[in-house]
Amino acid sequence: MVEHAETTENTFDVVVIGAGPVGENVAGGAVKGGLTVAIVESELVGGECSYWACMPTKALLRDAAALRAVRALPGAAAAVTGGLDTAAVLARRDAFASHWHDDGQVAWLESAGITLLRGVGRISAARTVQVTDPGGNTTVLRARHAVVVATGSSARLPEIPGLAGAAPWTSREAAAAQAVPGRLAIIGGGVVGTEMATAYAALGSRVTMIAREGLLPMVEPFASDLVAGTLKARGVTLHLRTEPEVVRRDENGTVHVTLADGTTLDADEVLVATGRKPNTDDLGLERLGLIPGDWLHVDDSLRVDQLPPVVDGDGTPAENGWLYAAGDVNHRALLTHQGKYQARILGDAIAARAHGTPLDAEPWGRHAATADDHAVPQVIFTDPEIAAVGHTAASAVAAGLRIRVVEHDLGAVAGASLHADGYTGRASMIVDEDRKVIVGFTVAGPDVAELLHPATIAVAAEVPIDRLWHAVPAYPTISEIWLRLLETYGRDT
Ligand SMILES: Cc1cc2nc3c(=O)[nH]c(=O)nc-3n(C[C@H](O)[C@H](O)[C@H](O)COP(=O)(O)OP(=O)(O)OC[C@H]3O[C@@H](n4cnc5c(N)ncnc54)[C@H](O)[C@@H]3O)c2cc1C
Ligand SMILES: NC(=O)c1ccc[n+]([C@@H]2O[C@H](COP(=O)([O-])OP(=O)(O)OC[C@H]3O[C@@H](n4cnc5c(N)ncnc54)[C@H](O)[C@@H]3O)[C@@H](O)[C@H]2O)c1
Repeated sequence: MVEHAETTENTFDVVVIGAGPVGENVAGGAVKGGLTVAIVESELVGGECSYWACMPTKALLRDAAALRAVRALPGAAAAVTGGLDTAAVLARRDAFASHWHDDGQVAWLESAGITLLRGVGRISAARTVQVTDPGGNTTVLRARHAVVVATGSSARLPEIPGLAGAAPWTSREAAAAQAVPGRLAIIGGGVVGTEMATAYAALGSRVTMIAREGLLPMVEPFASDLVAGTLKARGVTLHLRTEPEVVRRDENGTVHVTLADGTTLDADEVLVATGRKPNTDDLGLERLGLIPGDWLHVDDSLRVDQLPPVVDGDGTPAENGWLYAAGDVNHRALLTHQGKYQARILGDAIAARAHGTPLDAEPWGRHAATADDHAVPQVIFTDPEIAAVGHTAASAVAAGLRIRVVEHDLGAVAGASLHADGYTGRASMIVDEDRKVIVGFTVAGPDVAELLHPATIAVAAEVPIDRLWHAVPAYPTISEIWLRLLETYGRDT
């Protein structure tokens, strides 16, 4: 029981719940729009991305990638006399996670004029958020214009008998581990599973993956095949199109996994990388007639569009649209850069509504997150890297588009062969044949991450194929893949 608990009340234009990358950007945008903002955070300001996701995982992967790059050049390889220094890799990772302290991000909030409240935020009524701090004191925040939910997502644990009791790793433990397990079993072959298999195999773990739908089912098959080939070559054991039936950790600490196909395997740690769930369990959604634990569905201005006609029994009409959701929690695209894009649009939309300025909410307008539906870029930092934007061939067909798919060998491009001996990679371009624009691009190969943005520009700007012939890639760069893809596509005669 908490003694001397106090309740205070404050009013702001905007209240943001969750100070991950998305909440921070919403708050920053709203302040720039002339609004007062309070932000509520229950853990670390900076969220999953800074401490347990993007930054530390990419730090775990980077040294091995640099070493591979050097080893692909005979002269440079001669200078490499040892393997990875695991302690140095982990120490650099620690630095990129700011040693799990958020002082730097808190200082930024202060400098931007944003009020931080530490504690758990719950919506207690329309436009009202109750914050409970670790001491049990509560603060009631009232929002004149908007409450923004930016509470992100957490690892989803599948209901496999014995799994919860086996002290499994989630992406958090994999990102923050202070030692490399001798044997690591990974359940799930998505982005987290494949990136962490790549990282831990390079750091010396004997890795086994169990992937129900195969590896990276959402990318072009040529890209996932290249990653599967490299993982196998690095000694990773792949159990594809099967799943664990039972998991058990014995008294010696060894984890035993029994698969549906009867195989059994042992490991020192088991990482569960089977997708995410929204952080909406304990947010007070039931008070709004919404379902706790569900993703929050939003319109293109990021406003929650499922509020029933009347909320919280006080008669406040939902039409006044005070509730927004951005980032992972709305399930549009579980990526930091895309959540921050939503944050910029949402911040502008709230400011416009607050100032009575008409919204530019048509597709591709200032207040519409249209790119979420057409031009989401992603880099998967496996070996090889996969960089993709927009549709795959499969998703374009499923969307009813009449497409032509053009593929080309990336290793055959002069810049790629210069970049590394034995450079292996592939690229594809998806052309909407009715509009003659590119609607998707995927490239897989070493160091292709920085190739992605021209493709994102082409897809978002809907650059006509005819005009792309005038965008000349410099020689000899890997970007000449663009020319090869255009040549393969051909010109109308
Ligand atoms: C292992 C891993 C690697 C990833 N790598 C990449 C990558 O390389 N590139 C990329 O673009 N994306 C990557 N992602 C995805 C990326 O981490 C997320 O898309 C991003 O963190 C979403 O940001 P967010 O602000 O919506 O949520 P979060 O980062 O989850 O932040 C939400 C914040 O809200 C707080 N919060 C939750 N509930 C409450 C409450 N009731 N009251 C107060 N505070 C609350 C949380 O403590 C948290 O700080 C990765 C994800 C994982 C798991
Ligand atoms: N580089 C990046 O951009 C990056 C890196 C990591 C994560 N992320 C983001 O984080 C999100 C979560 O990643 P994730 O890998 O956890 O999810 P995911 O949805 O990408 O993959 C989960 C995989 O686990 C499999 N699976 C589910 N249940 C299973 C079971 N019981 N047994 C075996 N396999 C099972 C699914 O078939 C699926 O392929 C992604 O949406 C991604 O956008 C991005």
